[in-house]
Amino acid sequence: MSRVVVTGRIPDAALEKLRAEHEVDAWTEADSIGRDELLSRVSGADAIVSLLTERIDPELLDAAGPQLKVVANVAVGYDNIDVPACTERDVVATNTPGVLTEATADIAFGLILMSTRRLGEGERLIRSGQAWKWGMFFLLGSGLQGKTLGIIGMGGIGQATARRAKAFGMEVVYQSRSEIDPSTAAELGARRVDLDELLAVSDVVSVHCPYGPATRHLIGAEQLAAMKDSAYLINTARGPIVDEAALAVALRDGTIAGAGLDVFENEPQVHPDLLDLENVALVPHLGSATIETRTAMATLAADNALAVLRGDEPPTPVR
Ligand SMILES: O=CC(=O)O
Repeated sequence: MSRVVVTGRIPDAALEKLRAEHEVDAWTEADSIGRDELLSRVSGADAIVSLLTERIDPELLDAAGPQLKVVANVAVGYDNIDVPACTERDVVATNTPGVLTEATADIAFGLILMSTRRLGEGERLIRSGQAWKWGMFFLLGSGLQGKTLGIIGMGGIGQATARRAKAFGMEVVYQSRSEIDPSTAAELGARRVDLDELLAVSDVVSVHCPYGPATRHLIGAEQLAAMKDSAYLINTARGPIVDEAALAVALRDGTIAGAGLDVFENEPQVHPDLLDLENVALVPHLGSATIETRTAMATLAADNALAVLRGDEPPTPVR
């Protein structure tokens, strides 16, 4: 029996899988685990099942000890994990790709609709108790049919968002490190372009790339200025990919028409200037937040941890 530390609340189905084979020490409070508590709990762990809110760095890996074999993140993004530090210590890091693709694309598309059709503004207006009535020019937004969606990062979530865009009658262009499978590109009618072209031609730009040093502030003042003034920016990937202060200025000055954000640069803080703007839809990191998806993510993370503890190749290691 090995010792598995789970750093936050996860669905029972996954906990039960872990408990069937190992001794499990799971943090079960609604509030996230404090750093000091985490550092003391991981001591002696053979496996850590981590949430994206926990920083897995050299300090934590050393606090765990040399017997640690695996860090199984319950997230597709793993910017909270220092992967080279894991590799140096022979610790396998894993993530949960695939199982949250559709749920996250749904939220990306939800934000596209919220921002282009001004749904948040409408909701706030009704709840404010102010008088309103239907009018020819009341809360007019921007339609999607025939418009162009520019996808930055055409992995699984980018492709699933493109599929939704196609159903809404949109054209799709994308920027990605690699060309996607030609049959998928043909099915989506998606054209690969460079970032400059994508920013210039898109009516909606949606960010789906991983976060790391190469993508920090990939979208800043210069890129926002390169977008159409009628365009919208959507981010469901990671907050720091977008320079939030520059975005607030661009939204206030009319450099772009609007934005929809599920992730923030200093989560859970939101840049105060964004809170005062009507033309940005703000939701609290809900990309994968469905019962089905969170259960699938936690179960996949448990399978990853169990596989490594058995001496097998885990289903979804980070490469
Ligand atoms: O943000 C959520 C994830 O990376 O899974």
